[in-house]
Amino acid sequence: MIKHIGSFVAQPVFTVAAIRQIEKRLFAAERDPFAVMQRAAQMLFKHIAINWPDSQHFVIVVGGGNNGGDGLLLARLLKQAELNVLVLDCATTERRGDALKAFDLALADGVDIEPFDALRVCVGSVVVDGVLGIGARLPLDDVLCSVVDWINRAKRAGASVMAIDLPTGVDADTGYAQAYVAADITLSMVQPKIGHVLGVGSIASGRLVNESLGSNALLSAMSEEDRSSLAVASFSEQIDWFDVAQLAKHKPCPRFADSHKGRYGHVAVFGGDHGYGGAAIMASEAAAKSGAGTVALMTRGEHVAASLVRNPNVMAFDLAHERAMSLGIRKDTVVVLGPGLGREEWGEALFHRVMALSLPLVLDADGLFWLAQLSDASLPEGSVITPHLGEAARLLGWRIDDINRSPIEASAALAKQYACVVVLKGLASVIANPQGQVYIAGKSEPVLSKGGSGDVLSGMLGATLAYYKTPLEAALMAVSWHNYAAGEMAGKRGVHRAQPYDVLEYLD
Ligand SMILES: NC(=O)C1=CN([C@@H]2O[C@H](COP(=O)(O)OP(=O)(O)OC[C@H]3O[C@@H](n4cnc5c(N)ncnc54)[C@H](OP(=O)(O)O)[C@@H]3O)[C@@H](O)[C@H]2O)[C@@H](O)CC1
Ligand SMILES: Nc1ncnc2c1ncn2[C@@H]1O[C@H](COP(=O)(O)OP(=O)(O)O)[C@@H](O)[C@H]1O
Ligand SMILES: [K+]
Repeated sequence: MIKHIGSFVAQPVFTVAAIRQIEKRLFAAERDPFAVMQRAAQMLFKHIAINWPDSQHFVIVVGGGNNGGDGLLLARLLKQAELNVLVLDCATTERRGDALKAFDLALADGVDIEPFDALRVCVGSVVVDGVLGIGARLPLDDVLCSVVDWINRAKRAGASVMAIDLPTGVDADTGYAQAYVAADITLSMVQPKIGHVLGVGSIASGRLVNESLGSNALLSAMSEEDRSSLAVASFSEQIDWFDVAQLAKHKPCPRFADSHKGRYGHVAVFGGDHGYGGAAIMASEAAAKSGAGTVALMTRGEHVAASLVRNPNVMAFDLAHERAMSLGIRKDTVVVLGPGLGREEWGEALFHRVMALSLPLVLDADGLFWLAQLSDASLPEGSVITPHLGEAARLLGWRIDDINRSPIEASAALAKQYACVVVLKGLASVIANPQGQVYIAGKSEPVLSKGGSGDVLSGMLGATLAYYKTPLEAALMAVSWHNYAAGEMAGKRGVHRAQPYDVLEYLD
């Protein structure tokens, strides 16, 4: 499916259910399953030595499960290296199995283990979160909330925080979190989880490092059929994370030396009711600067001059003009419908008029408002919709919080409902198609939290859709480039001064 851009920038992320299955196989392959936890501790020790070679004082906060077990074995290694280590124990249930074995070993080695006390002053320059990993039941109760708060306070007071496997409080399957540890580094065990790269989890994890503990070899030795039996999710065989940092090597719409403008397609942006001309102008500018061959802005007459002054390369048509449609539309047109469309009669009429053209659509903003009013809508083949959480909630009839808690299910449901590719926008965005393929792309870029960022994305997506023709690929490219360019822009111009359309200066 990913034909043009190569799949090497995508890597699978897993659900807890899938990790548990890998775990079983990993244990079966070992003579002593406890060796896996010991390896985990060695990896933690290694990454501590790499990141904090001069630190002498460590506090390891542990829970009663295997996440705490990893922490206790790490404490033992730190003690053996003659470093100062204190374990704060917040387990509320009796330890069993490997976690108990780890506790006994740490105790036998003279590791200082004391009950967690929220009033205690942190004595470590590095705090390790070994409270909960993939076995967490959420939401956290008050006691665990105070543990999380204690770790975050230690960080604010200057300590560095390393999370074992997953920051405590983050839902491993969705990245959803209420109270959570904000880690500087997370050392993921076995394979990366969805919660590391999606939602609040993508921020809470800090810098993500994975240690496979032998599972890479195990996964690559598995047959295709066997791998798909891992049941990553009921609706999808594999969920991939798209590393936008790799994208610098791939332009959004690469150009060929022997090409002409017709190769890169035509984008027509419809929108810009009274007061909202900027949204449509930004979208058309974004389509042009992302590499579309030709771009037409189809809008109210009052916005035409503004667009021509700003972007003379974009044709601008007054929709009140009777020949506007025939002049602005070609047979290979990709339509961007929604930026500044408005919720008045003008927008409604335009929505229906454009839908009737049956051209591949990028449907965004108020285009999605009008779509939600239809009881039975089918979109032209090759279309993409780009809802944010609120728009997705309206389209599905879910609450916003439900979308937030289940972003992958929500995007998959929308992809089925409208038989199109969906971009559920967020800190990281979820891209899904009706065949059950799911990608996560992007990372937190607060510079994008400004009105107009979505309009720019929809224009970029118009250009990539005209170029690639395959909507999934087009969506991946546009979302990733939007996010990547935002990172570059924030670094060079600062998060306050930079405006949504400035992103377009960082596409090359
Ligand atoms: N996968 C692998 O191959 C490898 C995994 N490894 C490591 O194991 C970790 C998974 O370990 P895990 O399964 O023991 O789960 P974990 O996250 O420690 O939590 C379970 C414990 O916490 C408790 N508990 C849960 N929620 C709670 C709450 N809200 N409030 C209070 N208590 C709560 C729960 O209590 P219970 O349910 O028994 O009442 C139980 O005691 C994984 O993240 C990684 O670090 C590595 O060793 C290497 C190989
Ligand atoms: N903090 C953030 N981190 C990463 N991306 C963000 C952030 N805030 C917003 N975005 C992105 O910016 C865009 C905002 O879209 P939208 O909410 O439709 O904005 P608007 O309607 O104002 O144009 C989306 O692509 C979203 O993923
Ligand atoms: K943890």
